[in-house]
Amino acid sequence: MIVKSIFRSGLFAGKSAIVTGGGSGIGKAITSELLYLGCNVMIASRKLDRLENAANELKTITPPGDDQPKPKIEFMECNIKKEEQVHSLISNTLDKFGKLDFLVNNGGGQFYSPAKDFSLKGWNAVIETNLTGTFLCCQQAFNQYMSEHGGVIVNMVANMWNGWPGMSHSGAARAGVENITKSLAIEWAPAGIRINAVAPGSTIASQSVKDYYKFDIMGQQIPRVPAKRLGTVEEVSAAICFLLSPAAAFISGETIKIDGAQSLYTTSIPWEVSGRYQN
Ligand SMILES: CCCCCCCCC/C=C/C(=O)SCCNC(=O)CCNC(=O)[C@H](O)C(C)(C)COP(=O)(O)OP(=O)(O)OC[C@H]1O[C@@H](n2cnc3c(N)ncnc32)[C@H](O)[C@@H]1OP(=O)(O)O
Ligand SMILES: NC(=O)C1=CN([C@@H]2O[C@H](COP(=O)(O)OP(=O)(O)OC[C@H]3O[C@@H](n4cnc5c(N)ncnc54)[C@H](OP(=O)(O)O)[C@@H]3O)[C@@H](O)[C@H]2O)C=CC1
Repeated sequence: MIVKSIFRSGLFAGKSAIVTGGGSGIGKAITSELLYLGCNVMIASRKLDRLENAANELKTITPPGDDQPKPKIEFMECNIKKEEQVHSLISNTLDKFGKLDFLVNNGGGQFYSPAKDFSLKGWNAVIETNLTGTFLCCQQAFNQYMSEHGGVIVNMVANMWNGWPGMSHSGAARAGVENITKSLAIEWAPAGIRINAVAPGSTIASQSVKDYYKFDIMGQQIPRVPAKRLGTVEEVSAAICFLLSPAAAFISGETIKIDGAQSLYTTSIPWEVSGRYQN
């Protein structure tokens, strides 16, 4: 993996980060950029083999320059839905790196379904993954370390600003994450913590999206994006590194959209609503 970053080499030297879902897609791009900037990174998610492969690939990344210390990458299994596993994620990271400066809550996902067809189990799985999981990571990071030392958190949301038909469980969860981002920005400001979110459009052509959404969901969206192109995982990573950096020192409780103005221009689905309810 070749890392390109517009940020100064060594910007995050000696810092420590957790990236949930750091073994794939956007999370892997964030992890690689953080390593390039000198930050030690713990990646965590459900699939250990995916994490191990990513860690083996990314461990060769070194900040340019002879005087830069080589950052470390560690990985561990953690289902963010499970409080005890999140507790272990934070405590193990502190054992490995001695500190936790940054938390990137990137882990998440959903499945497409008309609302009428959700089982309660399916609804709960998506709420627990995206909303509860993100909250648990924030809470454990605060309680175990950041309450005493400060830190920076970035949460992941999505283009759900006008609803998210077909993904209404995820839209509700992400809207919840946007709101706790604001609440915690206020509650935790006295502890020296900043917390923000990023909202990629449904246009980031990560490998998972290509694998999971079998139809050409990405290609169909290009005419609906004013920038007339898809976004990249690196463009999401750059926005997250900006929010983590001192350049964003007075930004908290904010959500940055990364969507080429898609959400201002059109809806979050690439098809028309039919005249009559059929499905
Ligand atoms: C509008 C679009 C335009 C726009 C489309 C453009 C999309 C791009 C924008 C977004 C991109 C991304 O988010 S990229 C990331 C994409 N990748 C993903 O989302 C990964 C796919 N999903 C998952 O990993 C998971 O299923 C996830 C949803 C997170 C929940 O995981 P869990 O392990 O907690 O739960 P599971 O055991 O898998 O499933 C629990 C229950 O959920 C339900 N369930 C799970 N998968 C299901 C499925 N495919 N269809 C129906 N129901 C399902 C079942 O009831 C399951 O119970 P049982 O029946 O008993 O099993
Ligand atoms: N690509 C896009 O266009 C958009 C993506 N997003 C969001 O950005 C994030 C990254 O997406 P992307 O890189 O595209 O897709 P990926 O599927 O590659 O990333 C999702 C990551 O989340 C991890 N994850 C899922 N559930 C859990 C869980 N319960 N506990 C811990 N980790 C979990 C997965 O790892 P594992 O399977 O090993 O657990 C995976 O690494 C997701 O939250 C996604 O919903 C939002 C808007 C648009």
